[in-house]
Amino acid sequence: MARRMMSRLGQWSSYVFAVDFDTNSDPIYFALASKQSERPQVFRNVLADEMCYSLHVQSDDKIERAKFYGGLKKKLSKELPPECTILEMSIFQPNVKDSVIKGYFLKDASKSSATERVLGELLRNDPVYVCSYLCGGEDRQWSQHLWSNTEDGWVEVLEKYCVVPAEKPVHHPSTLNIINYDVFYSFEDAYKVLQQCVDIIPESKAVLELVDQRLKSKEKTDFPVIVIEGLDATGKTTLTESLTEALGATLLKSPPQCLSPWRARFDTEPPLIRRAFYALGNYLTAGQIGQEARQAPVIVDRYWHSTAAYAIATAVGGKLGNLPQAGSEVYGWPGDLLRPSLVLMLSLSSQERMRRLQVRGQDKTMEEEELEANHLFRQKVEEAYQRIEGPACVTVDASPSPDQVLQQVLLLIREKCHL
Ligand SMILES: Nc1ncnc2c1ncn2[C@@H]1O[C@H](COP(=O)(O)OP(=O)(O)OP(=O)(O)O)[C@@H](O)[C@H]1O
Ligand SMILES: Nc1ccn([C@@H]2O[C@H](COP(=O)(O)O)[C@@H](O)[C@H]2O)c(=O)n1
Repeated sequence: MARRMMSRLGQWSSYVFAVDFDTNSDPIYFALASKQSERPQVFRNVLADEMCYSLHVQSDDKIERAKFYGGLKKKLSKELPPECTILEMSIFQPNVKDSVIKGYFLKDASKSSATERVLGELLRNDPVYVCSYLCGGEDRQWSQHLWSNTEDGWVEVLEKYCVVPAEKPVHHPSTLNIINYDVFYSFEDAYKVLQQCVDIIPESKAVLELVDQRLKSKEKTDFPVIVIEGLDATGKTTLTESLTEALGATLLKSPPQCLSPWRARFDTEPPLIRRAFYALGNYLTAGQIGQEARQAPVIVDRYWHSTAAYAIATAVGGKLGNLPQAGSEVYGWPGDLLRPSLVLMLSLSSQERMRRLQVRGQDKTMEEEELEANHLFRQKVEEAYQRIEGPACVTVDASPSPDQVLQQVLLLIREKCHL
């Protein structure tokens, strides 16, 4: 019954479907209608003679949805014929926060019955909606067919709708669910996620126990707190170590050392859970900062900027222009997290960063395509870093020699923190 209620066109009339056919272009947006539109252009240029399907998760539980969505991609990649392309799809209410339901769109060039068999199995056993798409008639119009399970094990078409073009929304759909899915703006919101994971991820209990014992930090510290941020291999470790020595400071990191035993475990989890883990890491580090900054200046290797910038850049699909505008609330600082005195972001050209990575023995075997996708991702991380406020970061040119970078940073610290 619930499925029937959800599937009615009335329920979906305010929703738009977005399919990412190509990360360098806008998604294709379409909606459902009872009658065809006069502009039935949807899919015409991107689909040849292929069968198409879509799947999306049906569950009211955020954790279950996140876990299932992550696992679904792996399952589909393993079980579907290799000629089947799996694309990301979102169903959302244009410009309405927290309205996104994630799914996948399949382009199947296999011409075999294997895909329908796999999807039928999924429909029977998992919390998913499955639809197929057909193009027919003289004017080659697309229609969507919602599948349903019958008692004797067959799949039937429950409802059929016309696929009509939809306007490009002001906000890219991937920006609508950032708050409390990818970025957490209070201790409580991040804590709640791990609390809800205790039964499915037993390690959450140990993390929560550590977090429960965290030191509480005051809003103001006696000595300055300087955070060093930047992409990997921009020189954070090199600089934080020399800076600590030069200033007689204490060096801290986020996530803190005490979370190391669980970091790799949470890195395998979907963004909702992984990001909640890193968010809690910042609160643990904040407790240590509060303690240490009573006696000496504190240098911190990565903190909130890293947590938010990486999360936003990963969540936002496609082009740099899809990032939320500067000034958006997603770039705000959590009200209950200790604010540092100064945040410096080390910036490097991608060529020099790649050179340093290669000297360190990484990224040698990356394919061109992967490098390109990485380039776009890193551009988004740097842009997000620069848009985060409260405090905003100051960009430092990290290309000179280690000693020149240190001298440049010492000058900045003296100027901004009067050290
Ligand atoms: N100013 C510099 N000029 C040239 N090489 C540098 C400079 N700073 C650091 N390096 C070298 O670049 C590599 C990366 O530096 P480092 O490990 O300090 O970066 P990182 O930002 O801490 O990296 P990650 O985040 O991946 O741990 C190292 O091999 C280091 O010796
Ligand atoms: N405060 C932090 C620190 C790190 N992260 C996440 O970890 C990754 C980078 O860490 P490295 O140790 O490899 O430099 C990156 O994916 C960040 O998402 C974080 O979220 N918050």
